[in-house]
Amino acid sequence: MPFIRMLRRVGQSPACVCWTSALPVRFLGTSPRQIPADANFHSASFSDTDHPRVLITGGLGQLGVGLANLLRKRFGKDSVILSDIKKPPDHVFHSGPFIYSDILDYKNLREIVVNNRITWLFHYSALLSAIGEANVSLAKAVNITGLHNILDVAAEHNLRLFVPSTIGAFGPTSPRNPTPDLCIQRPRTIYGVSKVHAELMGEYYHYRYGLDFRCLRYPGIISADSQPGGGTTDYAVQIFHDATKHGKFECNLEAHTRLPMMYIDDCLRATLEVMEAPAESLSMRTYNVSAMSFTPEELAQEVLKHVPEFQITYNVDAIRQAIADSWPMNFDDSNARKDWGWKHDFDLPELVTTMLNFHGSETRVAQAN
Ligand SMILES: NC(=O)C1=CN([C@@H]2O[C@H](COP(=O)(O)OP(=O)(O)OC[C@H]3O[C@@H](n4cnc5c(N)ncnc54)[C@H](O)[C@@H]3O)[C@@H](O)[C@H]2O)C=CC1
Ligand SMILES: CC(=O)[C@H](N)C(=O)O
Repeated sequence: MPFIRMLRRVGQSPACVCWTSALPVRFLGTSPRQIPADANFHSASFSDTDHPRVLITGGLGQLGVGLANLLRKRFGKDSVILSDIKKPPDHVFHSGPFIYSDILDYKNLREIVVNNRITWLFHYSALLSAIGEANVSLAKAVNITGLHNILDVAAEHNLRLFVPSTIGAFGPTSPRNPTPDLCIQRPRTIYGVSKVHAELMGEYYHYRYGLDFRCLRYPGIISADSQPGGGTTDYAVQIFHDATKHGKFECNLEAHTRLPMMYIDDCLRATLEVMEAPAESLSMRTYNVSAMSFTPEELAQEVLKHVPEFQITYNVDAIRQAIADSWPMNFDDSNARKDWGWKHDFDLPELVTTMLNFHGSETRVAQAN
């Protein structure tokens, strides 16, 4: 009986049992795209947690390749498929399975999930804050329509779904110092609006269809070997390239703009940890995660300790500055720490040492060749 299975799945988490089991049965007989719940046979007999088969969308951006590397170490190279609409560089193509996937093409998504018996989906495709403001209609398509496709395919095939949200899901009327998990969210970018939508839709699908939706609100993520994709926090990545190559950096945010930030290793570990957390430990489905918080001036001071000739100048981008001024200054992630044991490893000094070591050794290699 399809709806009996649906009720059982819906009952996975204590938080959603009461609400959904009170629904009339006719609401529970079909999944979001009118596929009978029996269609979930693709993944029903496999152990999702012990040995997931993973798909990462938007995997060629700043974060996806690092996530694939981490997950491949844990679950095996062939268990993790990276996908994007861009052509992968050689080293990525040869490091494990890669597939073309446009999240706006629902049939293509479904085919990939079915043919590869995917059980976990990490949905990284998005247009970030600054680039989203420059192209609102594409941001609406990718971040909102694309998300709808992802939610439907995940619900139909009983996937565990991770969707990242962001500090950008808050706005000028949110408390900014600190910003708790639950507070006013009225962002003023299409990026932020689409991420609040993703949080709410994911939680709705969790309560309505039993979707195992998990979401972290990331701070600005800082990585050494991948480029940021057009965000407001990009300066905190670029500064390390410029400090090691040129000894100077022109910053597009004001000196005193404080934003929450995180080193990529912490971000990816948090992502894996929340995906592996037992469902009963999750009192919420969307968590803030945090590590450090700094201003461009404070970051420059830390860089100066290692690169004594380093100089920072400011040429403020009005759009990015307005966005940054509406975002959290400090993120309260106490619920993540309490519920599933989140703990960051990198504070500002470790971040700066790690980034400069990486770029310094790259520059030395380039000079030697
Ligand atoms: N990097 C950061 O500081 C933060 C990132 N996040 C979130 O993490 C996720 C990953 O972020 P990044 O890797 O930095 O993003 P990114 O902008 O570097 O990469 C996004 C990827 O999505 C792909 N994409 C665009 N349209 C697509 C489509 N139609 N179908 C499939 N793929 C498509 C792009 O080709 C690109 O490779 C995003 O959802 C982002 O919102 C959240 C907070 C901070
Ligand atoms: C914090 C983010 O979501 C991203 N890095 C951006 O600046 O848009």
